[in-house]
Amino acid sequence: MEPVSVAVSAVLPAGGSGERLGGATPKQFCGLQGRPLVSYAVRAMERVSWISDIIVVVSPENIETMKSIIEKYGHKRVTVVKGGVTRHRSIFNGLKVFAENQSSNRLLQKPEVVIIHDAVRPFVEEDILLKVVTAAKEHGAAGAIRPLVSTVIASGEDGCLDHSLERARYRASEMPQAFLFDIIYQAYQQCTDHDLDYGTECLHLALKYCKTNAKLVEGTADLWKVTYKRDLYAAESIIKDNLSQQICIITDLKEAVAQVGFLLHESLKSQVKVEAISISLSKNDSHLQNIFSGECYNFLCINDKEYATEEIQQLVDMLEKSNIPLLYPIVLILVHLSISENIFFSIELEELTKIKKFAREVKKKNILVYGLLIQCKHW
Ligand SMILES: Nc1ccn([C@@H]2O[C@H](COP(=O)(O)OP(=O)(O)OP(=O)(O)O)[C@@H](O)[C@H]2O)c(=O)n1
Ligand SMILES: O=C(CO)[C@H](O)[C@H](O)COP(=O)(O)O
Repeated sequence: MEPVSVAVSAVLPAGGSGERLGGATPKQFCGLQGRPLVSYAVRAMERVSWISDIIVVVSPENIETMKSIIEKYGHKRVTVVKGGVTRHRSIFNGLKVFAENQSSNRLLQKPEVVIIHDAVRPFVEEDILLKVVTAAKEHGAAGAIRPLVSTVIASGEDGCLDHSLERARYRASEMPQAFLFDIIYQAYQQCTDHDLDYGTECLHLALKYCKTNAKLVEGTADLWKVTYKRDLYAAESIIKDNLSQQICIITDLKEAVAQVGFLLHESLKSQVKVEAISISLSKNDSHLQNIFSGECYNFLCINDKEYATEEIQQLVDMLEKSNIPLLYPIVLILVHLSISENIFFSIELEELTKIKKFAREVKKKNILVYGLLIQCKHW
């Protein structure tokens, strides 16, 4: 992906009460696979290296909750800001922190481009963020759109149809949106109370107060906003589906083993998201920690060592120490390569019995261990 040449930061409004979803917990703090919804959106932003600061705006009573989420999930580059009574007021509070540099704990630079993204839209990818940022740099404002699924109609005072819009000409405005910071900030400064209390569209503010016609960028279907209870179930299904679509291949530093890892990576990458790493498990590897916190649940661990149980035990220990919620089964496939001219496997029968016993034990923790022995006679 092309590097971004401007300073970019993001504001995530997360200060709502989730009335339409119902329940005591505002939707952004509802757990999906054990992790709060807001944490998915923060993580999506955090994974993008060219986003400098992430402002999460929450209601005053949820500031401590948000801070503990940041701590628990190890979020970086995040500042928590007090929200307002409406979404626009919350976003304005988030922007003010950059403009007035009023954050008490960190020095925040005013970005050239600011992304605004609802904290309840967890599936935002780098690709669409890059598109809206690039378009905002050129046009002053940009936002993701989707085709309408229903026709928009207006009712008259008598409750009967007044008129109907031609669906093909209209789009649903989604998020993310991006703006030249000065444009959106000036727009918010000029807003009336009516705008701040009843408005629902940031792009409209840029048009109304700064005469900026936003560029509209076609977004993907999973940018939708979690609004009703059914959306939580849909989001959870997507998360589960994504989890089953990624695998991490771990090899040690030995060339022959790393080579097998590389070949596997090449053959699997068209079907699933594969991360292949070559490390020494005895060291506390930060790359592996990052993969754990990215919530990868499938691991293929290749080695040619005689004592494979130690290796797998180290991996399980590291997994347990990480914050990955073990609500979803972790699959660990241990591939033992026997690279010798000898027809016998280098792994001993006793070691295999140990692995089986170990697999039975960790199954209780929702970690499924499988073993595969491969004899490579003519390496
Ligand atoms: N005072 C508010 C209201 C909303 N939001 C945020 O704006 C985003 C989109 O708003 P919406 O889906 O309307 O959230 P809620 O206001 O919480 O939902 P509802 O309208 O059903 O109460 C959410 O991330 C929400 O937390 C905010 O930061 N501050
Ligand atoms: O789609 C959007 C921007 O265009 C916003 O997410 C939407 O307007 C939020 O509005 P509401 O708080 O009324 O759900």
